[in-house]
Parts: sequence; structure tokens; C-alpha cells
Amino acid sequence: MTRDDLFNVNAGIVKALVEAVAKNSPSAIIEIVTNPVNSTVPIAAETLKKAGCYDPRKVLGVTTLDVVRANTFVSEAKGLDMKDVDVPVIGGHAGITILPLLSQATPPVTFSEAEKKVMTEKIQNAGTVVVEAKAGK
Ligand SMILES: NC(=O)C1=CN([C@@H]2O[C@H](COP(=O)(O)OP(=O)(O)OC[C@H]3O[C@@H](n4cnc5c(N)ncnc54)[C@H](O)[C@@H]3O)[C@@H](O)[C@H]2O)C=CC1
Ligand SMILES: O=C([O-])CC(=O)C(=O)O
Repeated sequence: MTRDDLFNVNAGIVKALVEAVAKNSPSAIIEIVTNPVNSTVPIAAETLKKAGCYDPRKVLGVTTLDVVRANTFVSEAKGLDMKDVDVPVIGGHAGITILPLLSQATPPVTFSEAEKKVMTEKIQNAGTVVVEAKAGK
């Protein structure tokens, strides 16, 4: 089970809900949490384009959990208090599209190349464990 397996059911739900937003509140800011976020955000964008009210600044995918995981794992590895750690994470919300910017962390942290690879993959895969456990629920 990956986030992509949720596409068939969720694509139609997101399309229908965004059509309703376009009709009733065309200037709303829309945050898409529904997985697979990497696909549901483009679905929302295309739906809004079709309705003539697309503003790319107002359609967002929710990926905060990836930031929380990056902050948690880096603070654990470096013996820091998580509330002092900020690791920027860019990209999408699935596997290798999740890009933790370890070199941009605050406070600055250093990892060997091997540690960087392990840390990056740990952050990228942590959500997959949740998706697998929910098994489509
Ligand atoms: N982006 C992220 O970080 C996260 C994304 N998710 C995603 O968010 C989605 C929801 O996850 P949960 O809240 O855990 O699931 P949930 O099962 O607790 O809630 C889903 C809700 O959607 C409602 N629903 C079902 N069909 C619907 C329809 N056709 N129209 C309107 N509402 C409908 C259900 O009644 C239920 O209340 C999933 O796609 C999940 O993968 C969940 C957690 C984190
Ligand atoms: O779909 C879910 O419930 C979970 C999810 O995306 C994550 O934990 O990153």
C-alpha cells in the first residue's frame, strides 16, 4: 500500500469538493491533505482552471508531517531539543519526492555522506509506514 493506491477513490472526491469550492468560494485558499497529495493537488489545480478561478498561490499540499518527522529524527540523532530544531523539507509528500534539506537545518548539523543517506531515507519513508498500517482506510 502506497499513497498512490489511494488515487482511484480520492481523485473523484477531491474533484467534486474543489468544484463546490470553485462555485461557492472561488477565491478561497485550499489546502489539500487528501492522499496521494502529489496527485490531488494537480487535480485541484486542473479543476479550478476549468472553472476559471485558478490562482497557484492559493492551492497548497499539506506536508507538515514530513517537517515534523525531519525535526524529530535530526534532533534525536544530534541530542537536541526538538523545539529548537528546524529542518526545511521541500517537494512532494511521497517517498523520494520528499526532500529534506539537511544542509539548511537550524541549528546547523553535520552528517557523513552515509548518515545523510540513511537520515534522508528515514524521513522519506516514515509516512509510508502510516499509510501501510491504515491499508486504504
Ligand atoms: N497529507 C498528510 O500529511 C496526511 C494525509 N492524510 C490523508 O487524508 C485523508 C483522510 O485521512 P483520515 O482523516 O485519517 O481518514 P478518516 O477515515 O479518519 O477520515 C476520512 C473522512 O472522509 C469522509 N469521506 C469519505 N468519503 C467522502 C466523500 N465522498 N466526500 C466527503 N467526505 C468523505 C469520511 O466520512 C471521513 O470522515 C486520507 O487520504 C489520508 O491518506 C492523512 C494524514 C496525513
Ligand atoms: O495517509 C496518511 O494517513 C498518512 C500520511 O500521509 C503521512 O503520515 O504522511
